Amino acid sequence: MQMFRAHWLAPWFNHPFLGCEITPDGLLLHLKKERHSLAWAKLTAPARLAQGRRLYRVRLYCAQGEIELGWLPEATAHALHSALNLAWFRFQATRVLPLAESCLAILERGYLRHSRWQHLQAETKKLAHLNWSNLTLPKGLSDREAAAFELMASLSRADEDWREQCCSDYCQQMLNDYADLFNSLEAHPLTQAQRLACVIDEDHNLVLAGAGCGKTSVMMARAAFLVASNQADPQELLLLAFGNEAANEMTQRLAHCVYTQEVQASTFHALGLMILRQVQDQAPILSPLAQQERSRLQAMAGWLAQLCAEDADYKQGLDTWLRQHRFQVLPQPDYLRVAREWAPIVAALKLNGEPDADDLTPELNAQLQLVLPLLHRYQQTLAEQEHIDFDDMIEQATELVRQGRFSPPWRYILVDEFQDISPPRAALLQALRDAAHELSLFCVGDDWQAIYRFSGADVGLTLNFAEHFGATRVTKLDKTFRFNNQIEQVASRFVQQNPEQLPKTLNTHHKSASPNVHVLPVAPNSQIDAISRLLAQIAGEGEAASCYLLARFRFTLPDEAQLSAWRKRFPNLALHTQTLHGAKGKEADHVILLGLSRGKYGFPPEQNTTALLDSLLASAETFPYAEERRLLYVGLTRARQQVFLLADQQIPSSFIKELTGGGYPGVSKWAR
Ligand SMILES: Nc1ncnc2c1ncn2[C@@H]1O[C@H](COP(=O)(O)OP(=O)(O)OP(=O)(O)O)[C@@H](O)[C@H]1O
Repeated sequence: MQMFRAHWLAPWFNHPFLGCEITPDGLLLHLKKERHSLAWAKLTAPARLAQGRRLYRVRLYCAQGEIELGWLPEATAHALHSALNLAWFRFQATRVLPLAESCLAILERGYLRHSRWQHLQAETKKLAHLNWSNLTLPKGLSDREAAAFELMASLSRADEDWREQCCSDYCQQMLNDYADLFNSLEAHPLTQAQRLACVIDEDHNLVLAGAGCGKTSVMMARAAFLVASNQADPQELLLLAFGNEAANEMTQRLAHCVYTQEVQASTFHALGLMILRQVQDQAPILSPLAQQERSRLQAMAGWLAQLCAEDADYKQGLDTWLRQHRFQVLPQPDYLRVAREWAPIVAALKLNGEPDADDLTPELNAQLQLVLPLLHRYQQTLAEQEHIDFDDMIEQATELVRQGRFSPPWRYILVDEFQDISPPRAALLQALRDAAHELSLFCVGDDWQAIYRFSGADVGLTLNFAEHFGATRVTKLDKTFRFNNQIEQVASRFVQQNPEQLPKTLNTHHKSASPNVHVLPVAPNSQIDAISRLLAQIAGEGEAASCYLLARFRFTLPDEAQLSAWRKRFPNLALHTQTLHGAKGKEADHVILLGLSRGKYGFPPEQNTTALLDSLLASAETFPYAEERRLLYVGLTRARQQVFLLADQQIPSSFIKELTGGGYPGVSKWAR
C-alpha cells in the first residue's frame, strides 16, 4: 500500500497524524501512538483539500463530525486527495451503480407515471446520505460510474416540474414518431387533442368528452398505438364495454386494424365469467332468470301470486299499495305489471343491501316489506338451482382476483362509456389493477350521458375518479365531429339546465345555418303516418342515408313488419329502431324520436312509484328528471344531420314544452 506521509516535522510539533494508507476497506491512519481504521462507509462525503500557510490539510467528513489530516506537503496532499476521492467514489459506486440501473430501467419504461415516479424517488432516497451539491467527480472513474453518479445527482434534484417535463417530452416524442399512424388509423386524421389522449400513459387515465368527440375512436387508436409502439403485445390489452352489442362492435373495429386484430374486447359480464371459469373446477351456471328479462318478470309475477295466496297480510298490504298507486286490483292485480315496476328495486336491493328503515317514510317502508320477499325468493331460487346471476358473477370474480387466484394477463385495460360504471364493476377493475404489475387503466366517458343510475351506475365514480382510483391524468376533448352547431346548441343547453351537470363547451366540426332539431306535433294514432311522411321526405332527397327511430320504451317503437315495409319502400334508407338506452354510442344521419308525450310511459315517464328505487341508488339527484334529461341528450346527439321529435299533439311531453317555449333558437316547430 502506498503510504501518504505527513511532514517529518509533524511529530516534533506534537501533531498526532503521521501518515495514512488507502486500503480496499477504507483508510488506515497512522497516528503517533496507534493505528486507526476508517471504513469507507463511515465517510459521508468526498474529502476536501485545504491549503495552510505552508502545508496542506485534507478534511474528511464522517457522520460523527470532521477529521483533519494536517501537515501534508503539497505533492503528498494532492496525491492523497485524488487517491482518497477516487477510492471513495469507487466505493460509493458499488451502491450507486445498481440504483442508477434500477432508476434508468424505470425511466426507460416510457411515460413517468405517478407510481414510477414514487419508485424513482424511493430509489433516490436510498442515497440520501450523500450530499449531491458537493460532489465533483474525480478523474479515473469509469464512464459507467461517472454516468451513474450524474444520473443519481440529477434525480436527487428532480421535482414535480421535472416529472412533468419528462412526461411532456415522452408525449412529444411519441406524437412525432407515430404521426403517420395517427393520420391513417381512421378515415380521418386524429386531432392533436385525440392523439395526446392516446399517448398519455398515467397509472389511471380518464378521457372526458361530450357526445361525438371521438372517445371511442381514441380508445381504438390508443390500442393500436400501444401495440405499434411495442409497449404491449395484443394479448396484454383488454377493452371493456357494458353491452354485448358494444363489445361486438369493438371487436369488429379492432379486427380492421393490423395492430389490434388479436386484441380482446369483452363485456364486464363475459370478463367475470371468464375469471370464474378459469379459477373454478366447475364452471358456474348463469341462471335463465338473469339472462332473460321475460323469465325473470314471469317468475316474480308468480311469486307475487304465491305470496298473496299464502299470506293474507301480504295480500292486504299489496292491495293497499296498488290502490294508492292507482293500479287495478280487481278481479286480481296484474302481477306481471307489478313485477315490471319492482324488478329494478329487487335488483337494487340485492346490489346495495337493505336500507335503514329510519331513512324511509312509513309508506316506503311498507313497500319495502312487500318487495323484500321477492328478493328472498329470487335468491332462494338461485341457491336451490345452484345458479348465479350477473351481480354474483362480478362479485365472485372480484373476490377471486383479490385472493390472488386469478392473475390478470393484461397490462392495459381500456373501458368505454365509463360514466355508466357501477361500484361492483369499479371494484373488479380495482382488484385487477392491484393484482397485476403496472396495469394502467384508460377510461373514456361523458357525465352528460350517464343514463344507467336506475340500474346501479354511479356517475360519482367518473366525477371523482382520482379519489376512487388514485393518481389520474384527465384529458378533455372538446370538438364534436358527429353533429352540427345547431344540434349542439340545443342539446348542450338542454342538458345544462340541470345546474349539477358539469359545464362544458363543445365546438362542432360541422356548421349549419338553419335549425336542425324539428318538433312535429302528431295526433294520437297517427304516429306511423307521420313517420312515413318523414321517411318519404328524407328518402326523397335522393342520397343514401341512415335513419334511427328511437323511443324511451321499446313497446312504443314500430314493429318488425312495419319496419320491413318501410325498408322496401325506401331502399336508399338504412333504417333501425332502438331504445334510447340501446342507442348510446351509436349514430345515424337522421334521428326520429318517438313517444314524446306525458304520462306514465311518456318521456319523461311520469311514474310515482320510483321513490323506493331512488332511495336505494347512488348519488340522489335533486333536479327533476335529471337522468331522463340526459337520456334525451343522448337521443339528440345520435344524429349527424337532423333530429325529428314526434310530440303528442294533445299531451306533449314537458321536454317538448320546454324546447318549444322559447330559449332554444335551434328548435323549429313544424305545423303538420
Ligand atoms: N378526428 C376526427 N375527424 C373527423 N371525424 C372524427 C374524428 N374523430 C372522430 N370522428 C368521427 O366522429 C364520430 C363520433 O366518434 P365516436 O363515436 O368515437 O365519438 P364518441 O365520443 O364515442 O361519441 P358518443 O359519446 O356520443 O358515443 C364518428 O363518426 C367518428 O368517426
